[in-house]
Formats: sequence, structure tokens, C-alpha cells
Amino acid sequence: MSFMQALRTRWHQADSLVCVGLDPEPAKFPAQFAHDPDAVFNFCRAIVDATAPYVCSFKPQIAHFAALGAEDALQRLIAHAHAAHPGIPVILDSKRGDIGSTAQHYASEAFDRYAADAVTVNPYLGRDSVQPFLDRADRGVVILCRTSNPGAGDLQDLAIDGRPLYQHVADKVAHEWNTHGNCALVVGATWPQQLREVRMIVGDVPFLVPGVGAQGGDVEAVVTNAKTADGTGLIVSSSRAILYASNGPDFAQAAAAAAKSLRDGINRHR
Ligand SMILES: O=c1ccn([C@@H]2O[C@H](COP(=O)(O)O)[C@@H](O)[C@H]2O)c(=O)[nH]1
Repeated sequence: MSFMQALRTRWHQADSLVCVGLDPEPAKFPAQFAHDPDAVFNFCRAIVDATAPYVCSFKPQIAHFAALGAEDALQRLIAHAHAAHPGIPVILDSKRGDIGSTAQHYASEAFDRYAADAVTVNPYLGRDSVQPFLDRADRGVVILCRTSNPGAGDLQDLAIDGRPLYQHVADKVAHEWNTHGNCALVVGATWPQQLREVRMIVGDVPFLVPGVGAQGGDVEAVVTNAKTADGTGLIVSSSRAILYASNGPDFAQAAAAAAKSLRDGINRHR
């Protein structure tokens, strides 16, 4: 099943638009992992298993693994998610972008090495840099559009032909690059007005929406501004607020409760 089919199926079957972000930070792990040589994998696996009933996807962030030399844990974690929770797509957040000949290797890294169902990509180098990802029609290509961070507007808001750059990205992705129907866009939860503007431009193209939880984005504003007509279209991602809801022995249950609470909060406004 393609990423887009799996996502749509999961939205409906789990009645959830929640994505749990997997951003391991060992200093925040509960004490029980202090002497565990495989702590990154074991912590993340417990989170995946506890939160699976409440999510439409998982989103491991590659830097959190690579900085620890834990690429092997990332590979095993994605394999575990697929085996234990079939039908829940995994989005590798790696924000890759390079010339085409190198981008081919980044696409292979995400889809062949890690077996991710989708990957985040930086569009700054232009279409040929994204093409190796777009060509994998069964996998999702989640392209940065208007990011959630405070400095997002420094470049993304620069006006070109009377429109901010992020609107050009949205337009190009939706109307030129999405020939296989496998594109999605990153639009931060911290920018409700931009969420609405991008939705107006791109129709039903899905949004990956980071920025609720630790970054303070407003769930109601996200849903009302960015949902599609059928009340879906969103992958609302939260990492720290779920992963570190408790640092006690109940960490997995606390994460599950936080994921369920986010799901229910979103669904109240769909
Ligand atoms: O615009 C963006 C794009 C990606 N991210 C990533 O999402 C998570 C957010 O973590 P929280 O703990 O929920 O704040 C993190 O992995 C970022 O790299 C983003 O925040 N904004």
C-alpha cells in the first residue's frame, strides 16, 4: 500500500490525525534506562507500542539518532513499527536537500536503508533536487513550506512577484511537482493564518503540522484553518509533550494519555 493510501486509511480507521514524533534525548529518559546500552531503542519502542492506538503516523527525527550514533536503533525502530503496527506509516524527518545525483542517495537512505514510508525534504535547491524522492511514487515526499520556528519568515516570507516564497512553494508542489500524488507539505502549527492561506492554494494536499505541544501551537486554530472538507488532511505532530509527559516508571502510560488527549482535542474541532 502506498504512503498516501496508508495515511488515509489510518486517518479513518484510527479516527486520528495525531503523529507521534520520536526525538530521543537520553537525558530526559526515566531512570530505568540509565544503564541500558540499548536505551534509545527500548525507550522509543515503548512509546511506539503505547501510543499506536491513538496515531495516524510516527515521525522519527534523524538528528536525534545520528547525534548519538544510534542509526542502528533508528533502523530497528522503524522495522519494529512496521512489524508490530502494520498500517501505521512512518515519516522519517530528515529534511534532505542536495543536487540530484546526491539526492538519489538521500532517497535511498530514507526508503531503502530505513524503510520509511515518507520523508521530509527541503525544496530550496529546486525540482531536480526533489525529483529522486518524487519518483518513488509509493512513498510520501513531505516538503518544507512554512516551518514552525520563530525565524521561519526570514526567507520563507520574502515577496516574489507579490507573493511570499512559501506560497510559491505550495503552488509549485501542488500543481507541478505532485504528478504521482505523493506530496505533502510542512506547515507549522504556530502560524494559523499561513495554514489557512496554504490550504486555499493546495486543495487536499496533506499537511504535516509540527508545533503543537512544546512549541505552543493552538490545536483548535490548526484544525479550523487547515482541515480539508472531509475533516482530515492533517498530520499533527507532537514530540516532547508526548515523549516526556512523565519521566517516571509510568512514562509509556503518560505518553499514551498525552497522545489520546491530543487526538480527542483535535477531533473536537474536525
Ligand atoms: O517546521 C518544522 C519542521 C519540523 N519540526 C520537527 O518536529 C518536531 C517538533 O518537536 P516538538 O517537541 O513537538 O516541538 C522536531 O523533531 C522538529 O525537528 C518542527 O518542529 N518544525
